[in-house]
Amino acid sequence: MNTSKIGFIGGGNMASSLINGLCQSGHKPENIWVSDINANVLTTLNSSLNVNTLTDNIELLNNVDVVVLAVKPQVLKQVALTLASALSQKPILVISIAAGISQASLSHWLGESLAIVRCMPNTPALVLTGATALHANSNVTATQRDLAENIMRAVGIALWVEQESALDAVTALSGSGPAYFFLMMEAMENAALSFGLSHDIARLLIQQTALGAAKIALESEESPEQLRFRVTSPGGTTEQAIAAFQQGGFNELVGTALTAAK
Ligand SMILES: NC(=O)C1=CN([C@@H]2O[C@H](COP(=O)(O)OP(=O)(O)OC[C@H]3O[C@@H](n4cnc5c(N)ncnc54)[C@H](OP(=O)(O)O)[C@@H]3O)[C@@H](O)[C@H]2O)C=CC1
Ligand SMILES: O=C(O)[C@@H]1CCC=N1
Repeated sequence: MNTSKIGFIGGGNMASSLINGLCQSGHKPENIWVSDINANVLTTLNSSLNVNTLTDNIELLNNVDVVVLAVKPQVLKQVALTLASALSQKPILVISIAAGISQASLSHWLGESLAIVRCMPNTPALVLTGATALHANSNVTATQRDLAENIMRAVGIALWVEQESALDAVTALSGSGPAYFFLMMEAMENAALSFGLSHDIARLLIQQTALGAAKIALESEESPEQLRFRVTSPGGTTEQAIAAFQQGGFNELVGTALTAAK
């Protein structure tokens, strides 16, 4: 069990998914610290999980062994600049989960000699099914790599990428990816309602189908294409749907969407 004291600056959607996941995986709430400017966020985290909460980001640094920067990319520069002096006194590992903010910018704002891990998690961390890619700068020690990896591995799978640029692709793929599947579920639900199925029945069937498809894809040796063929009886119903998707440019649309995210 990881006994490190972990701090989160920003306790919003992604951080709360990670914090919930860490607590479920056995990380002690008294070893988790969260600071946020939003009092409601802190109240919710404190009352539901009993983690330590505070509004002062510098005070948070004084209490922890590793800090996760979990504010929006748009405010990260401003937040990072206010942390630099305290981090020069106490140079702990910094983990940034911010999309699109480079190692170079983070080092420039926080301190060039600081150990920084950039990573891209996703919200299924909430249910211990997260997918995270990590990238370390050259100041990160082997022990710090293990620390970052253990935090992310506690809430799902974690893998290292050697090229920092891969994180942009990962962001478009698994960082944003849960939303793509939810969009698909929304669209399927709307179609099901138009067929006259009840909301409850439609939603449950879609959820179980998504879970089943993901489980088969994970457990099978076959490619998604081969698995698709197993559902698509020649001359059958699925073939009609797949043809409609393809005529609508589904594959190209997915490529365009992921490129937009990247
Ligand atoms: N959501 C996701 O699925 C994923 C998000 N990420 C990354 O995670 C980061 C956070 O995203 P997300 O959780 O969605 O965003 P949220 O807006 O939900 O969370 C950010 C939190 O930080 C708070 N905050 C703003 N300024 C400060 C400050 N100066 N000090 C402390 N807290 C502050 C915000 O308060 P307020 O709302 O009042 O501004 C908010 O509660 C982003 O950088 C994003 O790129 C990465 C992977 C997936
Ligand atoms: O939408 C975003 O910018 C963040 C990063 C990946 C998922 N959510």
